[in-house]
Amino acid sequence: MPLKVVVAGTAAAAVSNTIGQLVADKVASRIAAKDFTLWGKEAEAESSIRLGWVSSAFDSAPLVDSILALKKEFNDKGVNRFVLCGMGGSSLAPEVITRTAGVDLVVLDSTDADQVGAALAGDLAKTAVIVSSKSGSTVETDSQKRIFEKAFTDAGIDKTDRIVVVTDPGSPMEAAAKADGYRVFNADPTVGGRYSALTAFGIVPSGLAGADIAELLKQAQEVAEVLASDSEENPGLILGAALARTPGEMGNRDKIGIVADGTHIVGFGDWAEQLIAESTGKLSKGVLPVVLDPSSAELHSGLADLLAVHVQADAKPISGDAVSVSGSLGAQFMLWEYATVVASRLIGINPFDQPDVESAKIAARGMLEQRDAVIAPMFTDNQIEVRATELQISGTSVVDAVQAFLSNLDDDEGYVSIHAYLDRTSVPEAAELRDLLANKTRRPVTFGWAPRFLHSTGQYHKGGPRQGVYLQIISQAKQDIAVPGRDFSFGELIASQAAGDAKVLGALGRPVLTLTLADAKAGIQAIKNAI
Ligand SMILES: O=P(O)(O)OC[C@H]1O[C@H](O)[C@H](O)[C@@H](O)[C@@H]1O
Repeated sequence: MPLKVVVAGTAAAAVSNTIGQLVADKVASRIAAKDFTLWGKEAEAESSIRLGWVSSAFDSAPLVDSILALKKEFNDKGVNRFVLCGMGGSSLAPEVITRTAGVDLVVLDSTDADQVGAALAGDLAKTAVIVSSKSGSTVETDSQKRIFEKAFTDAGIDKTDRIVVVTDPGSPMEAAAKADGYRVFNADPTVGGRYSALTAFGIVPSGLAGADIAELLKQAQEVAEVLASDSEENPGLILGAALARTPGEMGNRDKIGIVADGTHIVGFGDWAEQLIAESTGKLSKGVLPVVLDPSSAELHSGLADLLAVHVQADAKPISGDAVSVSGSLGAQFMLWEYATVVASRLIGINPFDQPDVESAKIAARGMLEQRDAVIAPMFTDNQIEVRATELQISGTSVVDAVQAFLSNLDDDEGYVSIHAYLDRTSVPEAAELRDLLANKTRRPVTFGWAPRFLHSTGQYHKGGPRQGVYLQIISQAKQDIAVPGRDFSFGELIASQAAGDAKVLGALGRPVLTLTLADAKAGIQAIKNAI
């Protein structure tokens, strides 16, 4: 399956205006040679230790045999259910790889107590857990690890036999895992989380679950040469130029619709949105990724600030100002990583840091420490508690709250972002709010399960241009679960994460409407009715 990028309309014009300079500057071959000077002096401290992904497809090849040997060892013992605990870059790629391959992997990237409970409820006798964290200090992943350690021990199963740790050498998790006797796969420390699809973070869980990881690496190896070429035909340069420079009516189009349009890849947009949002969304600049399908309202609303990129089976020209892309999954991981760092150079951004993610983590820790000081709701309607940050609401109904919220949305540049602090396995219908709001507002709408999005698009929402309005939806878990060895529960942790993020967004002058549901299903229906 050849790697193709086809550009049309103003996207094509933008590429032809930009690509000559990219070729003259030898940007592609310099990326391939890990030249860390491409993003300016200030980025160098980070870029000099973050370009390992360029050769991951080759560097990871020696890991394949040991992953497959471990898979066989598990399967021979009757262990064939795999759970991945990890956030952001440590879980988004394995989710796409395994869903595309059609193999089962339970991805636990949440602190929602119901979702944690659902992952624990599987047959533990047949379960192995992969705990993945690059830094080894992510609170969600540590909490998930603790609960599975307890569950295995309570079930009389040797936890060291069933838990596999993927982390960077020297991380706190590595030291603890080695002391505890766990199997550890070390990842390449010169690759940042969102670029780590083809490192141990992508291939250990995917390979254990049964995806063909040798083939995945081969697909990526096959495009290394074309992506490294200083040529106007280089698909990485073409896509990067289109992402950064396609003009709209008010400057360049700064929102990218990633449209699943007949591709064999399942859920690609969820992986790509972390890459694009966390890499470009900072210093009030950036490109907002919006995950769409061909029927999404955004593609039929004549939006002057959105560029549609269709991911297809075989890229064909699309009428209007659009881009179409096709290729194998391994090839597209590499393509979008190249394109993102090329776009970042054009935008003038360091693509390897995420300065605003930390602020939400600090605020969440602060909230956890003062968890008794719960802020009272402005009012309660229909068993939904309503709180507002940087937002005036007149009236006392959910309808009034939604109206006030949407009145803050700018018609030309604004976007709506839904943050669902819910169990995505039991209330999947919450995601339908996205289409509903897109139809109503005729503006781009992003949807993120939380806290997962905090490690993905969360960077953009706080660090990117001040254009968004943010709808937080929270629900009380049916049964809260204590985090073993900690003085907080999963329910308290997720509530603190939501409150912390609202506080940080509010401090940046970004409006937040928080709806806390007594019952998730009834509450979602009530919000739909209000919209
Ligand atoms: O793999 P970890 O160190 O646990 O990090 C998981 C995620 O955490 C942070 O929020 C970063 O912003 C993400 O880029 C990263 O993927």
